[in-house]
Amino acid sequence: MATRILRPVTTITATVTVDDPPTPAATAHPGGHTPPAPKRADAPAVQVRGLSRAFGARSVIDGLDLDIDAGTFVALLGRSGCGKSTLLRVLAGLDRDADGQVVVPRRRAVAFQEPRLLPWKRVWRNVSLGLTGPQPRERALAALDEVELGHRTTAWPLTLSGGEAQRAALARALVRDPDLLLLDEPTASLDALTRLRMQGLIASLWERHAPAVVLVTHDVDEALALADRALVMRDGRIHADLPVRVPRPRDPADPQMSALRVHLLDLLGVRQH
Ligand SMILES: Nc1ncnc2c1ncn2[C@@H]1O[C@H](COP(=O)(O)OP(=O)(O)OP(=O)(O)O)[C@@H](O)[C@H]1O
Repeated sequence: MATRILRPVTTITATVTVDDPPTPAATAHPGGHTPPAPKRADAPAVQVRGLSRAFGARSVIDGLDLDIDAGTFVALLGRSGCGKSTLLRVLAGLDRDADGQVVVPRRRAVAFQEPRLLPWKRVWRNVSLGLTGPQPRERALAALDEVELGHRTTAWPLTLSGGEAQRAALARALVRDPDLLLLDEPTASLDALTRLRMQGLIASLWERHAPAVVLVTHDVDEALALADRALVMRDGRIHADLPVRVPRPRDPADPQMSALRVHLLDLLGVRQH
């Protein structure tokens, strides 16, 4: 394949070449639904080749390959410490000490388990922080509306509930109109009901805005409710890639979902009795 640099693409490591990413429309979608149309037809897929990352002598990512089509929702699972957040940080461009080839869309946004809001800035200012382009305030307010925080735009972050703060963090990611949305356990610290609400919100935002999503989660049910593919990381690589071919909205009681759950738990090394 001819090597060329694609404009909307960021290549994270300095020494690598950029190949043509797969055309989104050319790849059959694994889910039983029609995926949302990517916002930009030229939005590239994520391509990772031979990615390695070590901390001192300890190798955490070791020759990892990964492709994600535009608009695809991927859940990333694996045992604690297997390198999920490290991979997410590399994809986000927050860790530049990895080796290998990484191609990601230039427009990408991250939300972490802790919302990381600046306490001295009002909610809408947290969302608009660093925004370029016209009408940052209006765009921040619209994003806050979308995450159902229209009534808390001028609040101070410390007065928000955990779920509200998480939604503010999601608005901050969303307002950047990302082609790639990276979510690191965004529901892990929420109570069960708030978590379900947040999952519903993530699903509807994905359907409306159509970014590719990488969601790091320990929650098998969350992965199966939301994702087109459930990836299991082990030994520094993608050990398993499980397509979730169940139409949305998904019923956890659907026998297909139960079978996938057993399979995924098995891949994670959790035996059920
Ligand atoms: N900056 C760092 N310096 C040294 N070691 C690190 C650093 N960041 C991560 N590690 C180590 O790399 C390994 C992978 O960490 P990472 O946070 O990616 O795991 P994870 O799969 O996301 O774990 P968890 O599910 O518990 O959040 C861990 O052993 C961690 O201690």
